[in-house]
Amino acid sequence: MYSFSFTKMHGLGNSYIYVDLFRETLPEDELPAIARCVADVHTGIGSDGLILICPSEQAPVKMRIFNSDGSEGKNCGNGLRCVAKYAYEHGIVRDRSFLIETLSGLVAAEVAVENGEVTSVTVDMGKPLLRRSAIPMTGPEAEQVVAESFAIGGGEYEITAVSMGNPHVIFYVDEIEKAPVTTLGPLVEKDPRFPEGVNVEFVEVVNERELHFRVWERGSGVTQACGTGACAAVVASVLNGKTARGAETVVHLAGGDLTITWGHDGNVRMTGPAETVCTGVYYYRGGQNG
Ligand SMILES: N[C@@H](CCC[C@H](N)C(=O)O)C(=O)O
Repeated sequence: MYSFSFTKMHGLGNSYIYVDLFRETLPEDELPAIARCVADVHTGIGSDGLILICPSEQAPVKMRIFNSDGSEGKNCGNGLRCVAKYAYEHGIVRDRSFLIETLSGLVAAEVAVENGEVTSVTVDMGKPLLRRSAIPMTGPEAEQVVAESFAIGGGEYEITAVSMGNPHVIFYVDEIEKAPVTTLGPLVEKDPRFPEGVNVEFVEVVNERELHFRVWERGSGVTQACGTGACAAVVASVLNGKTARGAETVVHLAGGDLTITWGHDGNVRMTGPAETVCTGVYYYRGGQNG
């Protein structure tokens, strides 16, 4: 058994246990088991997974994210805002604008500060990847997956696929409350046409500037919010002619709102809150906790 300090944070209810690897050390081969244990609401702390705040050779700070099933993701929009808040408030960075390294590359974060506390964060999430092979999704190379027909579970749907450094597939629905999140979500997540799995998003278009959004996350299931998913939904909505490129779009998620723009420069920018819930010490019993 060993113990480590943690901070629980959330972005719009998408919560993770954050461990500061500037101060703590965790064994690499046990990270998936630690993620599963801390995420367990009954025998752990309760979260959508684990996020490590790490030293980096390319930026002042690096983020690694593990879903609640222990799988490692390559990017996390809500996590990036929380890492930015943590890094600024704990003196890892002194400037309000700084880079964060992720497994899918470097992103630029800018924090808004009131009385020393970070109240919201804007992250330049970079350019979405749209080629089928970059999602990745099986099928003919060099094509984008926009309003493509997709048969699954006895139904026929239209999908649009976008990578924000991690894979997303978007289904449009007429009424967000009736979206088949818990039935279609897990089926699509594990469908072999997505060889690395996929985050599954359901979107109702309110108007040219507003979307309703619900998500089934790869490796975590239903969550209150998914930042990269909301960015992917905005990109998909431009590609489908439902919203305008270069305009701010408000995405209404179960946990609150994000403001997202797919700029004419090709980059997607996301602004939203980041909150600290609590800090504590976790006693890890070698995978026996959860
Ligand atoms: N909640 C995140 C995304 C977390 C990773 C995702 N489940 C994956 O495996 O790609 C977000 O806010 O973007």
